[in-house]
Amino acid sequence: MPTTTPGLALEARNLVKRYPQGRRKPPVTALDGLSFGVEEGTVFGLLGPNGAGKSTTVKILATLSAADSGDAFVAGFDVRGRAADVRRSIGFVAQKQVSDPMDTGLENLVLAGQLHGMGTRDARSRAGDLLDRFGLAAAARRQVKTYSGGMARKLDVAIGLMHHPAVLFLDEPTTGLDPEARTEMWAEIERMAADERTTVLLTTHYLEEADRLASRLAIVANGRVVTEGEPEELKAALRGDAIVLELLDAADVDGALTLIGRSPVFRDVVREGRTVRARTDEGGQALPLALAMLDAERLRVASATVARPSLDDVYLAHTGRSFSSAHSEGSATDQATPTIDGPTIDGPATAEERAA
Ligand SMILES: Nc1ncnc2c1ncn2[C@@H]1O[C@H](COP(=O)(O)OP(=O)(O)OP(=O)(O)O)[C@@H](O)[C@H]1O
Repeated sequence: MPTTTPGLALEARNLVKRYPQGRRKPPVTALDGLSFGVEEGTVFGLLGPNGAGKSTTVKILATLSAADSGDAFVAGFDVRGRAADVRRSIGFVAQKQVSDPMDTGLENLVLAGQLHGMGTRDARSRAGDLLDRFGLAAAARRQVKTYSGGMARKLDVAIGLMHHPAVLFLDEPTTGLDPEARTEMWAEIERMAADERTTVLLTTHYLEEADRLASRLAIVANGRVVTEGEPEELKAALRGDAIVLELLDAADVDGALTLIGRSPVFRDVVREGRTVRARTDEGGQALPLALAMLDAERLRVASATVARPSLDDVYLAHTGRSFSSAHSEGSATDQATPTIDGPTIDGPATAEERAA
């Protein structure tokens, strides 16, 4: 019998999952040997383009789906043989609101506790603690339909925590919230993870969120983990700086892309709308060179910046596309940027395409 690695609250080992697509089509490979481990009491971020396999991974870990092969453990339990124990050990905060809008916040929490087998007294006491913790005490006896988006989202997280789960799955906890509510939610999640020693698996469409909350993160592409580490470590592993050149005229962007891409000084050269991004060893020296090259071809620049590597650069280096372009609108496949000398991932952008 396989066993989990000591000290890990979540572990995925070589997970493979294929979805059948009917008789004439080959199956979609959603997970292609995906592995990662999450230490107890930490926040771990799972990032990746649409269709990379994040939801499939979370579903397998939460026992909502079974892998074709590989092993997965949650709170020390094998998801295959100990599904009931896994379910007792986890809280799951999905993107969709789970609270009943016609009930009060308190009623929602108490019901969630009772569903997990808590007695009414315990459930009320725990609900009171969580309402305090999430700044919802004053609204405890109001129907949830009167809550703001941020308040309703906090209540959802509190519902997921009612039964003191060892592991909390947070699927895009701040999507749809305004910046203020988002910042507030981040503070609550940080505090919650520290106070309760809850292990959190966070999937998010906001790099800033992963950067702020996750002590480690994994970037998933084509059903595999393509890189994993602490955000700062991942950034430091990228040599050099990023330069970003915004062209005055959209018609000049292709020319600039070719010019910069041809120079050995620059690498990972990509187009993003009206801008060209590239990596280079010494940004301060390379930027004047890039400007001189563009000027010689009469390609006019509206703005030019040098920046230390960001998490977006890490994402770009490992997936061949920038996070913002992959997540701004529609699917990542639609948003893929042409890359010169850049991508580290071979083949099509999604498992779906690969199987096609
Ligand atoms: N039930 C299903 N039947 C067929 N294919 C599926 C099913 N669920 C997922 N897939 C496919 O498996 C691949 C991985 O999907 P998954 O939802 O895990 O990705 P994701 O990283 O969570 O994407 P997103 O960010 O869009 O939620 C995709 O190609 C997807 O189309």
